[in-house]
Amino acid sequence: TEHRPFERTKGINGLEKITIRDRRGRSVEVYLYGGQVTSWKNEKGEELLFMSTKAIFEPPTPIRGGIPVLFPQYSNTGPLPSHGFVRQRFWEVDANPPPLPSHPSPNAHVDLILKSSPEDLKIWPHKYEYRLRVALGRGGDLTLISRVKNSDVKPFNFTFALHPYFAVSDISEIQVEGLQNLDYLDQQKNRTRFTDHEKAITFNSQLDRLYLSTPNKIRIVDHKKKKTVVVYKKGTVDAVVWNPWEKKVVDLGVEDYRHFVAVEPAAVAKPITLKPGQEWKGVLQVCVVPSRRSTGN
Ligand SMILES: O=P(O)(O)OC[C@H]1O[C@H](O)[C@H](O)[C@@H](O)[C@@H]1O
Repeated sequence: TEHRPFERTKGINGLEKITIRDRRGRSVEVYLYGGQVTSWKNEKGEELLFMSTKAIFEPPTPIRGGIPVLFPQYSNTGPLPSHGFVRQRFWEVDANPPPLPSHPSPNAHVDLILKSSPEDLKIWPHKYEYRLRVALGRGGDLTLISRVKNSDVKPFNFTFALHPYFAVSDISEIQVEGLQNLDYLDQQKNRTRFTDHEKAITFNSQLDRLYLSTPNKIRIVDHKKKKTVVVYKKGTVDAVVWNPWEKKVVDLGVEDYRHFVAVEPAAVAKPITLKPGQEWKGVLQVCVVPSRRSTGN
């Protein structure tokens, strides 16, 4: 197999970004700021992720779009700033990542690493190493492999989510499938617990739910595009589904909410515990396929 090296260039406001491409012209961009994927294009050059028309590429503001990494705290579920701090840190390219035996080296990929800094240890006193592999698979799928290692002498807990903003034709034309009959915490109602009895999630106002103990596969069916985004996750039992609708978000254009949905692999209800030296691995794999005529299971 041919190994394709990544490109390292300056992106918006001079922030460094990595671009990986495969031989069919698909590409993925990752900013070192946040270790954040900001673009994923198919062989036709179509963008599959959403980026806010008002995104601010200026640290310490988090970038509104793509795939933010939320660690070591999801949302306001603990004492840290909301969604933790690694989306506001400068990651580095990891030239020598430990092998990933169950994921044979894809031809286009990059490995990033973030370690606890002395300043971060003041707000979260746990030494860790977060390794992130971003890869384009043979079928054009996008894979993010997260590995968090406890490099400290005492155990720690964390909560986590990857927050992909998936591009959709129109929020009114999509449905999210695979979460029926599950319990969720409604994040607009102080995380009150409900059971979802609908066949699929549709959107006609703000929605912010933390689904508990979900299957590994969730689908975003886009009726207008006739495409389905298949979200496959491993290592995280929960999933967040979010669209802000009319809610004011400063770095989001007024009509932007129409063009994305966030479906997030998450570990929130039961924080992940790591003993010294122990490592946790989480995988997010996404592909876009033509919608089937019947969208049932
Ligand atoms: O504005 P942010 O800090 O990036 O958070 C954006 C959103 O992230 C998640 O999807 C949460 O469930 C939402 O409650 C939150 O509004």
